[in-house]
Amino acid sequence: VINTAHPRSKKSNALVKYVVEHMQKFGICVVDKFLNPENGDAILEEVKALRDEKAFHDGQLVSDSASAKDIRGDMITWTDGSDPGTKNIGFLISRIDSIIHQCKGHLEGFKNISGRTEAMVACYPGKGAHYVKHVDNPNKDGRCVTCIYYLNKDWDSKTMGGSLQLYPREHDMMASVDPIFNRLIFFWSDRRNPHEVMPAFNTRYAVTVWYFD
Ligand SMILES: O=C(O)CNC(=O)c1n[nH]c2ccccc2c1=O
Ligand SMILES: [Fe+2]
Repeated sequence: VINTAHPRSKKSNALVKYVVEHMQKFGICVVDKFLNPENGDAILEEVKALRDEKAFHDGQLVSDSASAKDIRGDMITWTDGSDPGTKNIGFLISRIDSIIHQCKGHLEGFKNISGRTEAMVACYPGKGAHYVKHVDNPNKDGRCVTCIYYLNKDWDSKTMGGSLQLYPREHDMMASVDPIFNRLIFFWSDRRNPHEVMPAFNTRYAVTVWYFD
């Protein structure tokens, strides 16, 4: 994980404390207004441009048992944020790296973090696109933390669906997280956190990074 040089602001120390506490208590942590809105806007523009450039692979085919038609699920593309058209995504990655790096000293689950994937940019194209209940890392593939940054302005899950439903194994609760603009969520990637993406009826963008331990 790259150490950033930017000064440790008071705000960022409070944020690190918040993340550590929530990950310790719930294994899930939601951070709102993660970046300045302008940064979020710039990232959203880059993601839309990637879609226009047809950088996304066709979503996985999810046959809908109820009807004959198949539903295309998530469409994805990967980036390390270094290409010219993805530098704001690169900025997002560096800011998440910085939080993870600062958490390393404080959190059992984070202390062995040794690296991460590139960023996976996902688009659920609406029309009921969803992701069935799953565990990101069921068989110890090295991924320990899932970080998802959402880009969806004015998202209303009552009419658009698309919420992330988490079913934490060790807590008797279900968390329903709306994929709203500038929201970041962390959760342990292993069997502690089965989760699903409910059918989305509007275009739904997210950027995910997984950290390895
Ligand atoms: O977008 C969300 O709120 C949650 N999203 C997920 O859990 C999720 N999990 N694993 C994947 C693997 C490949 C492609 C997309 C995904 C994916 O959206
Ligand atoms: Fe997942």
